[in-house]
Amino acid sequence: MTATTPLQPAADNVLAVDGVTVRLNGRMILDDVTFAVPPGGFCGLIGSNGAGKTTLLRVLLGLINPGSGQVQVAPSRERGGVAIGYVPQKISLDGDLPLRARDLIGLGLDGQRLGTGWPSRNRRNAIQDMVEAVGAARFADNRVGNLSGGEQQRVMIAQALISRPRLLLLDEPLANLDIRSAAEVVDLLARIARDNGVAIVLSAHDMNPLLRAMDQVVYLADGRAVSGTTDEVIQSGTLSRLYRHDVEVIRAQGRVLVVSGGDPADTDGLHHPGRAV
Ligand SMILES: Nc1ncnc2c1ncn2[C@@H]1O[C@H](COP(=O)(O)OP(=O)(O)OP(=O)(O)O)[C@@H](O)[C@H]1O
Repeated sequence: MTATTPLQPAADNVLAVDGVTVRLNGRMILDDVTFAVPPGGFCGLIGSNGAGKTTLLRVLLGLINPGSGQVQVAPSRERGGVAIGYVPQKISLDGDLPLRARDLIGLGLDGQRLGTGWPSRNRRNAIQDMVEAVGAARFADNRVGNLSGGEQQRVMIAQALISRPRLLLLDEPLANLDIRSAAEVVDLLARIARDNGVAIVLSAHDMNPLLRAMDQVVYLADGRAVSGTTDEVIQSGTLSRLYRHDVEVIRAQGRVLVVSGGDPADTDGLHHPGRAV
């Protein structure tokens, strides 16, 4: 079955995933995953190491064909534009790279062409608008390799958004950020979703930094998924059925902890089992 096909114009969702199953080298990696994200939706793809988050993102990007099921992505708003913006995991930019932050953002305009585009007023304006939209004005002329992790994330988000995709996928963008930088990136993404109607799917192993913004969760464990609102999914009963053993959801001081019956291995190392928040 085709991995990505255009949505019917009447459909409301930017992304619709229906019964996606993936086997790699004979192993079930994703098992009947179904969810949909509307315009402006902020969807957290939550799961521990090896749960299948990156594999699912690769399916959404059309890089892996599911064995069964299908993915529908709304087409780009503009002719020749891109439907999906993507911020990959583990960006590391060499300090010697002779590229300013604004140059890297501009490369996002050239994704469909070979080589960089010619400088033009439109191009410069588009880059400057994006620099301001992600709060990167202070460091836009710095070498990218000299930026902090949080600053680099802003630049990569700007690069992914400059071609105005309707769907933005981010693979563990908070992994190397401190609490404050993570909160700033999450607030930025929430604003982009709200103001521009961009649908966001963001993978993370810790849901806590996302609680302030995400309106939808796809929770993965061993390739199986439950999806719904945060309140629907992050519940002891729902997650116990997903994990196929008893887990408890504890809420304390605005944070969520998913705890298994004492053996840390039972939770796949998730959310520091048994430890106080
Ligand atoms: N080509 C492959 N062949 C067999 N197994 C694979 C292949 N690619 C990935 N896997 C397995 O699929 C599972 C899911 O991997 P994936 O990278 O999607 O997890 P993840 O949730 O993104 O994990 P992490 O948080 O560690 O990045 C892992 O157990 C991984 O070893």
